[in-house]
Amino acid sequence: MQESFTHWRHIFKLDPEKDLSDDALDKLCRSGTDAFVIGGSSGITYDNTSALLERLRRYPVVCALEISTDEALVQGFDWYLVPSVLNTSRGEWITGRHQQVLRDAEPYMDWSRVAAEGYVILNEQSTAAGLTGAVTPESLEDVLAYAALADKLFRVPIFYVEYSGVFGNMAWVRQVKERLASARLFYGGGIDGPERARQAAQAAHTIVVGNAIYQNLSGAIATVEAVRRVDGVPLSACSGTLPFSS
Ligand SMILES: CC(C)=CCC/C(C)=C/CC/C(C)=C/CC/C(C)=C/CC/C(C)=C/CC/C(C)=C/CC/C(C)=C/COP(=O)(O)OP(=O)(O)O
Ligand SMILES: O=P(O)(O)OC[C@@H](O)CO
Ligand SMILES: [Mg+2]
Repeated sequence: MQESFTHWRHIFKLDPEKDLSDDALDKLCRSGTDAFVIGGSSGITYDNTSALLERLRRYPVVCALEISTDEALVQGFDWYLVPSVLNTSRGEWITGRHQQVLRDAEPYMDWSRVAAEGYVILNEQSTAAGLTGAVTPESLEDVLAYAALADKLFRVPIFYVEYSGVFGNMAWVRQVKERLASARLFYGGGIDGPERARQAAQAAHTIVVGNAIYQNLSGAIATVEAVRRVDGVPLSACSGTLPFSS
């Protein structure tokens, strides 16, 4: 288990709107992943978010909230990840909603547990693209320019290449990583088993597995070991979420 997002290699992203049995959650929490992120682009409420956090808190796992709505600002997470969509012209998704939340919340916040994510959404069919009006870049050069904007100009700690729902172009992802100076590259989209996890883990700093949890649980769980193999670290040697008794 890696406490800080600067060391996460593998993340499970849980959607609080979707059903997840206790048995499935138990397997995920014992998988050895580095962290759980609760998030989604629709159907996120205070109640479903806090209920899922409560279930996760039965395990010694790192939990982050990826904020997508001001209605679900639940306290008690280890980390708060704040997305800002770079490839939209709709200001509300870049800084607008954020500024509105900060008008009330800022005096009470612990900024040491908050990290900004510069998002580039590359699947134009995704709910997130539709919601935010993201315009999908057509060339690698366009994506690299967004990466430079996030990393070198705004100096956000996380640059997120988001293909939510489809497996992306790993050659692009690899080249983005090579150009980043200090931001950590999160990649998410279409990782449904060990082979894609291996490819994505070679290309990005951190890989995010979402939909596979609900569509192919055993494939999703196998992505953790695939990442450890890329790193040459056997799962049994990880200080992950494994070493606790049932
Ligand atoms: C009380 C308390 C706990 C206070 C601290 C909270 C805190 C740290 C506040 C910080 C203030 C702040 C700046 C808040 C942000 C406010 C906000 C609502 C911002 C908007 C964020 C945003 C751009 C949302 C758009 C949707 C989006 C990009 C979500 C990211 C996650 C994502 C893309 C998930 C994928 O969704 P999914 O449904 O799985 O996939 P599909 O699209 O394929 O369906
Ligand atoms: O759901 P998938 O396609 O795995 O994508 C993961 C994550 O990047 C979604 O925000
Ligand atoms: Mg999802």
